[in-house]
Amino acid sequence: MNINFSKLTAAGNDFVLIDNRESVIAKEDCQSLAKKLCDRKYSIGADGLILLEKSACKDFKMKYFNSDGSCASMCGNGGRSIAKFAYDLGVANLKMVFETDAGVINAEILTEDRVRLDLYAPRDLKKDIKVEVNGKEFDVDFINTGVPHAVIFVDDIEKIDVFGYGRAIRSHKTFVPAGVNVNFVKVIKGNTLLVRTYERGVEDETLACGTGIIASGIISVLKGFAESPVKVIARGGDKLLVSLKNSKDKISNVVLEGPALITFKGTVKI
Ligand SMILES: N[C@@H](CCC[C@H](N)C(=O)O)C(=O)O
Repeated sequence: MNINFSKLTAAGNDFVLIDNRESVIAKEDCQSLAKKLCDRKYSIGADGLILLEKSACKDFKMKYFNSDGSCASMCGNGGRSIAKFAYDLGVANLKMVFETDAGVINAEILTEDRVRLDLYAPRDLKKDIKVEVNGKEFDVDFINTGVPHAVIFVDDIEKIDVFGYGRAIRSHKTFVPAGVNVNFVKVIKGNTLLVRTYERGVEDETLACGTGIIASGIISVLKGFAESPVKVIARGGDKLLVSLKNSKDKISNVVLEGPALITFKGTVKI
């Protein structure tokens, strides 16, 4: 069967998007299809597969699969991408509301290449967890911004071994069985963060991770390292904005703003 897809990039985190409102892709085939289509050597290539599905009460529902086939409840860069994809398809207006497995999101297409997401509240905040990997102790903060994230502040963001330490922390006994995405953060002048993320499910550093950037923004505000709105520069150089309200570690009104672009469209045999 031939199926239409769009390829999108959101700050260098890239995705294959498919309109699955008619359930052309069966539930049981999604994980193997994600693995197949995300392969950069034998297929389209991407960090994840995103399906736009019917919703009973909102404009649509987003289903997310990592490039290794694992399912995730949410993706921040994917959320901006599906908003752009839905608008391009004519499924939604400039302002829209959609479901994810993590919660309901309000989205707005701000310009040709910029999208804003208004998110649900994060959960499971745990500060200052000591984690030892490869003979080095890290001070880790944990928060679930739709998916689980570890946030670690570092001095030398260029030198840190994101792959080595990220991979070890991702599967550390503290975070079993689900694992975590691991964000290394450097606070620089101008209320700005540099963030590098080891992504669970891609099992490598990606050029940006939206939910990781939100987690890094929230923890930076909670620790007094930055003020909302926080500017973030992703690994690929793209600029994002995270804003939130904080009252005694109770976080609300979380917003992520950043780029999302359709890079090409095509047809693939599945
Ligand atoms: N790239 C995403 C996060 C996707 C899910 C993540 N890899 C997980 O399995 O938790 C983002 O932009 O948020």
